[in-house]
Amino acid sequence: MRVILSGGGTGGHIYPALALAEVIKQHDPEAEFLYVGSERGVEANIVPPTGMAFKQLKVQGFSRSLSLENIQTVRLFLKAVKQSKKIIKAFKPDIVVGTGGYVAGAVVYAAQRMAIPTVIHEQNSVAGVTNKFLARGATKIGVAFTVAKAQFPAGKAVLVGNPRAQQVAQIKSTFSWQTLGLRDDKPTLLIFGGSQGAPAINLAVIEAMNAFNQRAYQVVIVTGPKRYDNVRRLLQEQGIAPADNVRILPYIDNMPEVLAQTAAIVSRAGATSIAEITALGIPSILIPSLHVTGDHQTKNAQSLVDAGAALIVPEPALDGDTLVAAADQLLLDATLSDKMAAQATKVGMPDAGDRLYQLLLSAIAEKKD
Ligand SMILES: CC(=O)N[C@H]1[C@@H](OP(=O)(O)OP(=O)(O)OC[C@H]2O[C@@H](n3ccc(=O)[nH]c3=O)[C@H](O)[C@@H]2O)O[C@H](CO)[C@@H](O)[C@@H]1O
Repeated sequence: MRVILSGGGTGGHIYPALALAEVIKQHDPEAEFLYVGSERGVEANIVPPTGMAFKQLKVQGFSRSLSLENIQTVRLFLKAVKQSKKIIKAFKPDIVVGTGGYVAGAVVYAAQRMAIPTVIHEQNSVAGVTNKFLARGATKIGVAFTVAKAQFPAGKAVLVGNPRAQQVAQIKSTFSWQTLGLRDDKPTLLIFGGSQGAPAINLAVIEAMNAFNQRAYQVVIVTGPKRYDNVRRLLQEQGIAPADNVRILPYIDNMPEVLAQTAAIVSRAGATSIAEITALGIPSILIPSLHVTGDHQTKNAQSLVDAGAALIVPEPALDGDTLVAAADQLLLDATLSDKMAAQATKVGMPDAGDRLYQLLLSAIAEKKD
């Protein structure tokens, strides 16, 4: 199978595409891949280290206020579609898969114009702009939340979950916290704000640092690559240093390995993070971002809360005290965390990659008919 994958901008769109590639390779070791990403997105850091062929297009999102910028956006989009057509012609894919982000808009649209089968994957409970635009021309649509189905043309959307869930569930982790100078015999709380980090979570972490320093459990805080220096500086200004049980990192490259050894999570409610949390049955406290389309993070998180699999702390209620209280609940109340873990496992879809792969096969077969 020859597959073009496209998804960009943030980790939540990119990791599912890479996880799908892994599953395809398990079924079809001869499969060949080309990843088409944007110039600006973090895919430029994430995809090349995997060894997958990678091409970049220049695209940008629509701005709500500056109309001149939007003319440029359309110009770039049309140019990216033209470039995509050339890329598709040269690579001759059996299928083109879009996992969200502006770049996927151009690549998948080009494939649709060329009558190549296309599958789009919607990670969130509220469909993103790009996927809504591509839905009419898509051969099949894979969704990770049942509620998303109704937002797409009737009969096209299938519940498959998020392929990243299968990747994290399958991994045989050999990760040791000792690589970070921590211990493996203590439970570890992982705090991160999605793939980019979240200023609100980072500020609460700084307020909570003195309390975390005194806890019997370990705390690993991921600030986001662009926010690390600022967190370090603010801590230094306040004369607070992390104790032996606390580590602060800009980013974790090997998240599937690390998650397998994580006792509890505090994070944003990005869809891919949620898929990982539920695939592994990790108790979590979710702090949905208020700055996303259709408030989709709150909706993503709500499905877990409804199942008793996670708790929400709304961002306006987040500070050092509420963060420590939440962390203590997860790490010190074994009855609660065991129940959350069990419920999270029930919601998880660790076969999501296989399901999406089957959807690809049916899209290819449908186009041949
Ligand atoms: C602000 C914003 O627009 N966020 C969106 C974005 O989030 P974002 O890109 O943050 O995506 P998610 O939270 O869904 O996923 C983050 C991914 O990055 C990985 N990770 C994170 C930190 C780290 O140090 N290392 C690492 O590898 C996680 O394991 C996970 O695989 O895409 C998601 C999926 O469409 C959406 O649900 C989010 O609303």
